[in-house]
Amino acid sequence: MPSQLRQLLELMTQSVEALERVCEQTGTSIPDLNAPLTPASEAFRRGPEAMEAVKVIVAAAEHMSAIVSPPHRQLYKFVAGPTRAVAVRACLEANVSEILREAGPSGMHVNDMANKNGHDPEKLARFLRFLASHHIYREVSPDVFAHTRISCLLDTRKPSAEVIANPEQKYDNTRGFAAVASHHLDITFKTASLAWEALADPKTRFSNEPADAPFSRAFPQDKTLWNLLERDSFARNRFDITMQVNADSQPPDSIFRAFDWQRLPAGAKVVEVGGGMGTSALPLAARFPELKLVVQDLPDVTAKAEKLWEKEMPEAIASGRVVLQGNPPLLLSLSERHADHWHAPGHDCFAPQPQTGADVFLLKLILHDWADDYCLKILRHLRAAARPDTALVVIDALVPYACRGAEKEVAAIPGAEGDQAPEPLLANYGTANELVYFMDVNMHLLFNAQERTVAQFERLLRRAGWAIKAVHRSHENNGVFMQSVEAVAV
Ligand SMILES: C[S@@+](CC[C@H](N)C(=O)[O-])C[C@H]1O[C@@H](n2cnc3c(N)ncnc32)[C@H](O)[C@@H]1O
Repeated sequence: MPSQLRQLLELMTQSVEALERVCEQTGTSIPDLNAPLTPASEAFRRGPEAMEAVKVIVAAAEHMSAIVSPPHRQLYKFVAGPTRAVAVRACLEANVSEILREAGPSGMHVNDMANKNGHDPEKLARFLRFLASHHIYREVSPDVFAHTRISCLLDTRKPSAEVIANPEQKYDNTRGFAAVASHHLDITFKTASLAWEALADPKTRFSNEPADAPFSRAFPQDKTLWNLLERDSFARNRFDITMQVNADSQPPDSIFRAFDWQRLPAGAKVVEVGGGMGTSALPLAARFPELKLVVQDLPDVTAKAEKLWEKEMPEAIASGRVVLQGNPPLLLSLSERHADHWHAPGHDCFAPQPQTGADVFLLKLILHDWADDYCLKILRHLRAAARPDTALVVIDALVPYACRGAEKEVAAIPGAEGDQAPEPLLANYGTANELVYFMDVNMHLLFNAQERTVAQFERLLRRAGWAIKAVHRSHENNGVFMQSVEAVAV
């Protein structure tokens, strides 16, 4: 029997060969790390065979590294997490990426960068060298740095002079990863520093209240992220871009595969709860003009969404086939939500759902924002407003277990079992699926909430009078992130 290391190497070899085969068939090529990031540079990964090969290569490489590395080095990847974040944040917010884009492939000396952005060149060099060791930027010659395909993601694509002069507007009208990185490196990072204090404190240890989440220790004046976003337009804008980038990370037609929309009769009503700017509703309204869409969210979001819809699809709002419904201000605890004054007419997802007779209720990236008790409230309101044939579509991450055979509990549900990696890889493809665990911890930090396994969704939905009919997995996002769970009333 070959060693595990050899088995992993064999998997890797097979996957590299598969990838090269796909490239040959599709006329794509595996790009140079130092080449510019373009849609064409990433085209080689398209299609299920290439995606599978990439997952195996990533999982096998990390697995081999874990086997042969000194254990303390492996652990340091986690222990030193904050230092990595500091280095990325410093380069991101000091506008290094905009400056380096303008410098071109030969790069720029840190002294010249410092002349532009006013930062300490020696500190910049140390951060850049750390990141260059992870292929985020590269050191062309001593203290001269240039972009890689990875660091290009930190570039807003705006002129460097503009972002240096107007830091508050840096992310306005951008639609890329720079805003996402800024959101996490600011809000999530500060919150993470106090997570253990919330876990250790007997008062908050077992609490699932959003106001007891680590977030509220880092931002005591706000208590929840939603409150912060209401008062801070810079953070709100950056958060909205983060949602848009999430949506963009899926092909534009992915919402069409989340449910069989074609089967709905003309005039059918789709109600999206917490629909945000309309990342799903906009493509649905464009593809299915016969549908009536109601998009509910908080008032400040709805106000922003109105502007977007007026620009993108004015006819839909004017004709009334798309309705944007704002909510009363957000309260904090379940007890407050139970208070009499809360049941004023409104469209908050914790108030009774006014839209009865919907054909579909859509909840995209909503349940992961809330602990079970809160989700039950949302789901029970939808159940109370549902017709017997109303479908509930939940789009969220589906957390895979790290061991094999764990989804037996839900094996009877079509699509419930996700792909498992070949042995001896971890069943969940290890770090190739890391994003879903990052999101899960992120939800804990910000909201005392969580991502869920299919079995957890099934138990939660059953308690609220729903049952999963099918899971519609797509290969995009590795079949785990932003997947669709279709439920029916029981
Ligand atoms: C993670 S975002 C998802 C937005 C959208 N579904 C998407 O996929 O782009 C969560 C949304 O829930 C909204 N939200 C938060 N609390 C809410 C409440 N009590 N009632 C309705 N919407 C709420 C937020 O404003 C935000 O737009």
